[in-house]
Amino acid sequence: MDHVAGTAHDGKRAVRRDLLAVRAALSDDEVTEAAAALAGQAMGLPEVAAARTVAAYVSVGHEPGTLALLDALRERGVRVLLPVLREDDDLDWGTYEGPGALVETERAGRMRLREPAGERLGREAVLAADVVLLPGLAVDARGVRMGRGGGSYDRVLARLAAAGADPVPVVLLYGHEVVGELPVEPHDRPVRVAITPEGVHRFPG
Ligand SMILES: Nc1nc2c(c(=O)[nH]1)N(C=O)[C@@H](CNc1ccc(C(=O)N[C@@H](CCC(=O)O)C(=O)O)cc1)CN2
Ligand SMILES: Nc1ncnc2c1ncn2[C@@H]1O[C@H](COP(=O)(O)OP(=O)(O)OP(=O)(O)O)[C@@H](O)[C@H]1O
Repeated sequence: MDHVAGTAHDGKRAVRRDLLAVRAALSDDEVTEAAAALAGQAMGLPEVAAARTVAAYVSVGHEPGTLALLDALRERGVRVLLPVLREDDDLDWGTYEGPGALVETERAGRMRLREPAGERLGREAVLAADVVLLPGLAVDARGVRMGRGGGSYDRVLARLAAAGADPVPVVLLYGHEVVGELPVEPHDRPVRVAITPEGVHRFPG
């Protein structure tokens, strides 16, 4: 990564663009195979195996696929929470009731998301999670995570900390997205684990 010069905010934009270009170039087969491997790695994580409630999300496009993982969790009797993006970029939550209970949503200038169709549980629902699975574009050796820039998960992590909740934050990535050093801003909060199709990385945070 040679984009860490300049302000952290400008640095992030350049890194994001490069990372998204690599994802865009993945083949459909690569995306499908990675999703199956990711589900296996995630289900093998002790914190996930012990969890009763997991906050997750529905992958879209070339994100590391989560649908196989969502169904595996649900089959094991885990309560799975899914985010619903609010107008202010904060996150509300609903329960995963299976692939048939997801709706595709679209907001101006934003990628299409798949969100739970049922009851909204409120922003605080995430406080019940034992593990929070986060989307991201990269993570560095300190556990500093880069997202798409909405700041939604920065707010979730801040909310958890403010409430004294201590679920394990786990980012789901492709292997090449675990990097040496990312630009960091004061509101960024580190994750403790990254899962890729190839394996698990643990960070000091
Ligand atoms: N699958 C999935 N669900 C998710 C997220 C995610 O990253 N992936 N989120 C993660 O927070 C939340 C939604 N936040 C989002 C933030 C930005 C964009 C988005 O479309 N960003 C544009 C760039 C927009 C800009 O530059 O202003 C893009 O990525 O092309 C979408 C969702 C909750 N649900
Ligand atoms: N705790 C917070 N409360 C309110 N707004 C916040 C908070 N943390 C971050 N933000 C806002 O979110 C914006 C985007 O942050 P950043 O670029 O770090 O997003 P990101 O971590 O890449 O995205 P995401 O968390 O959605 O994956 C910040 O510029 C800031 O305005």
